[in-house]
Amino acid sequence: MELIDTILEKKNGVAKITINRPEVYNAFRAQTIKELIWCFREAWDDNTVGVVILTGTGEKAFCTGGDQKQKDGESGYDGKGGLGNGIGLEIENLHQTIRNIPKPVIAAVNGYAIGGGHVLHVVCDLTIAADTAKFGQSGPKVGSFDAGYGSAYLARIVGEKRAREIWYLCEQYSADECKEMGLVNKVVPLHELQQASEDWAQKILQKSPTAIKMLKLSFNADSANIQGITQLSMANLALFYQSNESAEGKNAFLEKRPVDFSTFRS
Ligand SMILES: CC(C)(COP(=O)(O)OP(=O)(O)OC[C@H]1O[C@@H](n2cnc3c(N)ncnc32)[C@H](O)[C@@H]1OP(=O)(O)O)[C@@H](O)C(=O)NCCC(=O)NCCSC(=O)c1cc(O)c2ccccc2c1O
Repeated sequence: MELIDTILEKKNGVAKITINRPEVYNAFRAQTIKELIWCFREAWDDNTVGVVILTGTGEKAFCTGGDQKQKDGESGYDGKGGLGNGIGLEIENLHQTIRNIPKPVIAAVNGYAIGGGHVLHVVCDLTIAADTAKFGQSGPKVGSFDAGYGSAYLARIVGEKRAREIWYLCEQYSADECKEMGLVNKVVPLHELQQASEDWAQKILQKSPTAIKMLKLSFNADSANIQGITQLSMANLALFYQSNESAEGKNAFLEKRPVDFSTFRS
């Protein structure tokens, strides 16, 4: 596959996957998600690879979620439905691939991890963050939601009250605050991030790959029911993206104006 939005590098047992759209703070479109799934499968298929690192290009952002400039009111994102369950993005497939690949995935968060970009680090096995990184959900601000792994699995990590706070208030949290919540494993200066992630990958590579694989599958089994919740959530999201309410969130972001959801209360 020709990679346009992502970079895949393999070295010393580690596959490093980089989201490479810095002009939109590494927001993803349908093409990006297709490439990410392909990259993870490449890493899965390659017996020389034992650990995957997921990161973003530049110093500003890890990933800021769905590309709001490529979202239209009728079909969600630019993929025109299909495998994206109507939202035009195979995001559900990507989350499942990150969970199912039997090798640890480390998110190296180099800046903003917002919206669908935040959910990406949530579904990774481990998160190492730059001290400059900022984390948060923004769906309710821009007319979107992730009622699957992004909420139910997040609640398992940080607890119900915190998860509700993160989603209902849509505030941003520092790397240190996230470490305090158990949402981030380690915080390092930005210039040490890639090395710190590589160091952890090398430590994992010294361990029994079968033991690591069984542990990952076991951790996953306990939260596997969330996959069903995700399917339900994505089907609902496809319908929500056709609404004026969702369009108001997206348009306010693109027009750089305050959002007004007041007429949609029910
Ligand atoms: C991340 C920010 C808080 C940064 O703010 P800052 O002021 O520092 O920078 P700018 O706002 O000026 O951004 C710089 C530049 O990047 C463009 N950009 C940033 N993010 C996006 C984006 N997501 N899409 C498109 N473009 C983006 C921005 O427009 C600027 O370019 P200019 O050319 O205009 O100068 C701030 O940028 C921010 O809040 N970004 C939006 C974050 C967001 O709301 N993301 C989408 C949430 S919804 C989502 O991600 C989502 C996706 C899914 O696929 C889902 C699937 C299933 C369920 C749920 C999903 C979901 O919730």
